[in-house]
Amino acid sequence: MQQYILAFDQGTTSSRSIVFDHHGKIVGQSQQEFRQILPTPGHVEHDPEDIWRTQIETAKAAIAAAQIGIEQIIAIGVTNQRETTLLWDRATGKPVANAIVWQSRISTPICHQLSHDGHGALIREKSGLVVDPYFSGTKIRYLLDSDPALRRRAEAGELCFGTVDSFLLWRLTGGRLHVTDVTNASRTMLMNIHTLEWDPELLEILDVPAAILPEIRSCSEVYGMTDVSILGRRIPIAGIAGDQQAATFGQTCFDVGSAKNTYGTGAFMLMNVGHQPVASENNLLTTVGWKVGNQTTYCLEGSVFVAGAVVQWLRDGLGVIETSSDIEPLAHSVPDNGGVYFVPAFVGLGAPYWDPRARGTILGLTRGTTAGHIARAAVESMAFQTRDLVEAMQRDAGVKLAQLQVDGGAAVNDELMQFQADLLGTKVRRPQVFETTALGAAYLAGLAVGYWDDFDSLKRNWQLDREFDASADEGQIEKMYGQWLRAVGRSRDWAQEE
Ligand SMILES: Nc1ncnc2c1ncn2[C@@H]1O[C@H](COP(=O)(O)OP(=O)(O)O)[C@@H](O)[C@H]1O
Ligand SMILES: O=P(O)(O)OC[C@H](O)CO
Repeated sequence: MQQYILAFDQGTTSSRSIVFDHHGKIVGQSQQEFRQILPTPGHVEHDPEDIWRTQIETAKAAIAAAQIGIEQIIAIGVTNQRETTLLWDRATGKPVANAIVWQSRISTPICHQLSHDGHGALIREKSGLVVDPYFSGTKIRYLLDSDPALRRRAEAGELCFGTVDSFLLWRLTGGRLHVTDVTNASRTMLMNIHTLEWDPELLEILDVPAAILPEIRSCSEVYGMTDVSILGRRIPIAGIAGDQQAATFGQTCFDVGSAKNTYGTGAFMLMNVGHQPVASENNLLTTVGWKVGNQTTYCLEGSVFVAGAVVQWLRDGLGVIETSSDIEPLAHSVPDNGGVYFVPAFVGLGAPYWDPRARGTILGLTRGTTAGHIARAAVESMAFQTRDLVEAMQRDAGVKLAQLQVDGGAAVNDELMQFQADLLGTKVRRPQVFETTALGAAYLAGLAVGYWDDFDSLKRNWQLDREFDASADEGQIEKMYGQWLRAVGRSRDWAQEE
């Protein structure tokens, strides 16, 4: 009987499930978009029941698409949008609020207070993160501060906090497991990245009761079995990682200095820095890459909040395109950006600027500007933001990046990939399977149950789809990058606090 691994990839805009074979090839998959709840500008929520329903429906559909029996799935790996914060009732498993999504700026005032009180340096040293509403800690604090009854219940141990992985594991095991993994925990601002444990001092600064926290585990071990009611059979859940770490693992960035960039809703570049945390001097994050067995690998990360989401905005907000892929002919309808620069700081700017008050800005409009120029500027913004990250990462690492491995929904766009190579002066390499997030979760689960033996066998699965080489005029490219930096300057410090 052929055996397979099932990966759950619970992303920001959609839930996916993918069945992988031993070569890391996709044999069945399913995806469902779900509702984005936007109560006020800069605030983004998800209904946890939407997350759960779409994940389970896609799991069943992926198994059906693979035309296999459930008994052929030997393990499940889970990967997820990170930082998104859920609170649920320990007795009933019912969420007590909507999930606060990583993009939400709702806890900006709490962050200002933390910085004002001088906690920034300690938070950076212990958690590897900068003070920004992006991370879970201030989102939990926001929820508990907004309702005294919730805080009382949290302190009494009646509530569970979790990132999406914890919530899925809780539900998958019928409420028997309250766990997370080191990568997701490293994005909460509550875990000490040196000890890999919840840090009492960080909990105190953020006023988060320890009673709500899950147990922190490695990324590759059998955590427990799915309840038989979920998929009709008990299946070991054997891998967990936040989606960007999972993609780094799926890209087999196992060597120090290797890096990947994922172009999804946001863009996230991670570089393997080895088995000790490296502090960034250029406004990047230090994060846990993965822990397999007793060995922990760390990464430097640059997080961009809006990448592919700028295309979604052109589709759903402006209505100038019907489907995401329509951006390609529209951007191609003009020979260049016509002097238009688009900084998609819809929810502020992440790395390396960390400016929650920045807002989306389109500059350089003239009477000759067309929708094509704006579309082109939108596509280019993904590459410019990535260059900002690469500049910071190269300064931190002290070496030029040899190549960049890419993946994520927007990496299908060949013109974007070519422009990226031109802008970096570095080879951009796209693998055949660029569902690397799900693949990474499958690898972590498969390693735990002996489906794959070691990292080398995973490396052999990586196959090139296409390589993009820099070919544009360097002087022209540098001029454009200079304009981009000026445009970023104009977008900053715009939003006024309510
Ligand atoms: N041809 C394309 N060119 C540019 N962006 C695209 C294209 N097709 C899809 N996208 C963008 O890719 C993103 C989806 O990527 P995906 O990796 O599925 O995201 P996530 O996991 O964050 O939900 C969307 O934001 C979409 O707008
Ligand atoms: O859902 P994605 O792929 O946009 O990833 C979201 C990140 O994990 C946020 O940190």
